[in-house]
Amino acid sequence: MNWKFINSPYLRFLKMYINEIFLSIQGEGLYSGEKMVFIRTEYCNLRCSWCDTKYSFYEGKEMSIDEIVESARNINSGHGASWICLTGGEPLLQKDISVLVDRLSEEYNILLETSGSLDIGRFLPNHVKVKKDIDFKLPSSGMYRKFNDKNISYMEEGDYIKFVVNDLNDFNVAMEEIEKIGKNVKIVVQPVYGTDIKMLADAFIDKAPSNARLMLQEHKYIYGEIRGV
Ligand SMILES: C[S@@+](CC[C@H](N)C(=O)[O-])C[C@H]1O[C@@H](n2cnc3c(N)ncnc32)[C@H](O)[C@@H]1O
Ligand SMILES: Nc1nc2[nH]cc(C(=O)O)c2c(=O)[nH]1
Ligand code: SF4
Ligand SMILES: [Mg+2]
Repeated sequence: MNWKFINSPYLRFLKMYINEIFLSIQGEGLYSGEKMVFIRTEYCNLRCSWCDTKYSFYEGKEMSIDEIVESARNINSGHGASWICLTGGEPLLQKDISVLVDRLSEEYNILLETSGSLDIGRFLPNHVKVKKDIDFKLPSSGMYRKFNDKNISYMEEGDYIKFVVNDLNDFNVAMEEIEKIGKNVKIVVQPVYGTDIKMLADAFIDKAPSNARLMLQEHKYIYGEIRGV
């Protein structure tokens, strides 16, 4: 996207479906603790059994790219967050996501949360502008084997793969998949909220490789299981 276009009046006419926009502390993954504006898109192509944002499947409103940028700016006014987290639902399903990324990357660092099921290079050709949190869905999600292997080839410094684990079977499958992926990729193992974290911590100490870290969903320990935080 060239500079003239991303600053053009046409951004008023490009629409996306947005579920919610809010300011919070990143609670997941390698950028945990960073103050971020979250932009959550509507729709998802998967249906993970334990998904904590099922409300994003159907609830949303149409907003132009100008309105999204303006809304993020207003929410962040006086707070100085330097990051935007694009999440959902599945952000890659929005047809103009690359235009939004071009526009936001003029002002912010961007973290993309994606399910790993869609070809990132195809849906977001300008993905080099974002840090990527790419999920690898495990058996308990009901979405196992949806991972698109091409996504590994798009990974760069600062990107990571996240395995959300609900039980020991998920954990063991994760260990096998991590071994296949190799040592050069950063890995986050994240327990499903409410599951037995001590058991998973013991298993992690026992078996996890050095490129993996176990991380909890911080925002739920701060605020509980409510939306928009
Ligand atoms: C709601 S999803 C949205 C982005 C994208 N659809 C994905 O799955 O990565 C954001 C992150 O929350 C994780 N997640 C969803 N429900 C969870 C739960 N109950 N416990 C732990 N992590 C969860 C997902 O696995 C994903 O890493
Ligand atoms: N604080 C906070 N951190 C998050 N990291 C990933 C989130 C998500 O729902 O994608 C999320 C969220 O909803 N809130
Ligand atoms: S892919 Fe993400 S948003 Fe979609 S159902 Fe799974 S966790 Fe929820
Ligand atoms: Mg993700």
